[in-house]
Amino acid sequence: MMSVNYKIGMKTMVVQLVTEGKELISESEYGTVRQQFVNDQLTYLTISHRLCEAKLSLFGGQVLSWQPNGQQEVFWLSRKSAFDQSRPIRGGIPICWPWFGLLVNESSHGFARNSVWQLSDLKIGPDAVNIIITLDTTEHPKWKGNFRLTQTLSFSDVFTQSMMMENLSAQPLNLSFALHSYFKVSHPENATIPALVGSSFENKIAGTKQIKQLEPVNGLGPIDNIYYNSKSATIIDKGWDRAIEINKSNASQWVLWNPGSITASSMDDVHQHGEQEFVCLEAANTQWLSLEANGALTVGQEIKVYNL
Ligand SMILES: O=P(O)(O)OC[C@H]1O[C@H](O)[C@H](O)[C@@H](O)[C@@H]1O
Repeated sequence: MMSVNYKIGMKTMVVQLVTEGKELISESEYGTVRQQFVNDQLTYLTISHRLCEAKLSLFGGQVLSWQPNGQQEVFWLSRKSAFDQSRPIRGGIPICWPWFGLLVNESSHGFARNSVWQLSDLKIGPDAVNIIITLDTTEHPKWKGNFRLTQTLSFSDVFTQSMMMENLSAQPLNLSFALHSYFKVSHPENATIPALVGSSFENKIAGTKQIKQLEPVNGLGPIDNIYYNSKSATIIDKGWDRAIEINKSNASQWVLWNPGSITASSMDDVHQHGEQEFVCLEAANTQWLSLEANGALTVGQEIKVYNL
């Protein structure tokens, strides 16, 4: 039987990797965190708390699910996603870091979503399950300089995610990023985002820049827009009479993406008609930033859902 070491605070826990079922990692009177075996390449943490249920994959450092009590699931996850570490998981909140989009000869959206993160801290309290996971980079062949990402997650009736990047090198580091959230909706056409009206944006599909969003906008694909807007946004889902409010910090853009049915049918990790079930609204900074030597930067988002 294989085992993995989980470093939780000062303690290192040895957890047996089981070939089926779930292994208990931590429990309190308020909830449990278990390691769930998906296959021999992937396990994830399942969180069960008096206020919510959630799932977190250490591969990608990726939240896959969060369902506050009394609500439907908040994040979409593709049933055809590769769950074998060969490629990023399609759904939840992929971490696009340390770059957003395509770099010549490099994979799309950086390497954080393809990397295995370490569990650094886990607490089950009366109000939330709080988890810290980290990713320390070694010299990447095409990336200058080391950095550490510390992702602090709080699962409760509200979800919060904070990402701190520390530049561990003696030179400035460039970065761009997105918290690429796939929000589950009744249908992308029903999901409007009033906060984007009035913003200027770039349409990546048409290749046009500096357009002003004058009309109400929804998530119906194909759509791939970068909005220059640093404020909070709410997805109003008229089909489910539900609002998803996202309060972001230190992210100067929103990326709104849905592939639409033609592109989605050519994507082998999107289940049939899956694109009709989500809207990606990404707290992002798609332009290069420079992080000074030994400097740190923190970005984040807080997500609440409520009935309309
Ligand atoms: O297929 P992926 O690499 O996960 O990228 C999915 C999408 O992510 C973002 O939203 C980009 O703006 C899109 O251009 C891209 O197609």
